[in-house]
Amino acid sequence: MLKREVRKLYREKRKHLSSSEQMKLDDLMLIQFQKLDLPFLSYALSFFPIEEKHEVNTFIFTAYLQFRNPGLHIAYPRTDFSNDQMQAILDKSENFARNAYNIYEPVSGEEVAPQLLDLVLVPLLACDQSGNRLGYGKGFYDRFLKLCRPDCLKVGLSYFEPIQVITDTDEFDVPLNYCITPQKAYVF
Ligand SMILES: Nc1nc2c(c(=O)[nH]1)N(C=O)[C@@H](CNc1ccc(C(=O)N[C@@H](CCC(=O)O)C(=O)O)cc1)CN2
Ligand SMILES: Nc1ncnc2c1ncn2[C@@H]1O[C@H](COP(=O)(O)OP(=O)(O)OP(=O)(O)O)[C@@H](O)[C@H]1O
Repeated sequence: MLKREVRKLYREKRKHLSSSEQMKLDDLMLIQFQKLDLPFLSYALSFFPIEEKHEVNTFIFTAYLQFRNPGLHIAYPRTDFSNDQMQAILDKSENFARNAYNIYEPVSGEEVAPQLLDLVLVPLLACDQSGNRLGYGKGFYDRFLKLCRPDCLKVGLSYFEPIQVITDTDEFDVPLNYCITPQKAYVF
């Protein structure tokens, strides 16, 4: 399928999830996430879920990661829509505000160099069976993940199972190492 078609379909699918369905799916995904055999982590990048877009509740995943990795530093993305670049900013809780796209982002704080990140929780609309992913189409994550170490673990979070194949991938697409769905922890 073409990215354009996948985006349309999965945006619709997500829109129709009720909040109680979402909570159930979040729990099932956490169970799958706990099956991953992850190394000790020092730095991880999460994201602040956009409620109206019915994104996955990342906080249950970061709570689990913090429990398993005492002292883990968690960062959140700060986007710059003038150049479609993104920075990882350490979570110091208070200084978050909604940006023009209604996403909670850190407004100030200490930047974490992308090379320090051991794991990135990647938002996505859908992924395919080879770990290719697709987001809102601005390439923020494609640009950012290129700056991370090759051994940085890229973990996609999706309420839906992978589609067979995204046909129009390009040289900028950075594939995932794992995708967590309510049914399975996919390893690519
Ligand atoms: N929670 C969360 N944070 C994230 C991302 C994400 O996918 N989820 N991003 C991942 O890249 C970055 C922000 N990326 C974005 C890229 C495009 C648009 C955008 O064009 N929004 C339009 C229409 C979106 C649509 O429904 O397709 C809008 O809100 O009007 C918004 C955010 C960084 N932070
Ligand atoms: N490093 C880069 N330099 C220039 N263009 C890039 C780069 N990375 C990605 N792009 C372009 O940005 C656009 C991203 O489209 P794509 O559909 O892959 O986004 P996406 O993966 O859905 O977005 P996101 O990464 O924000 O979730 C494409 O046109 C791609 O060619």
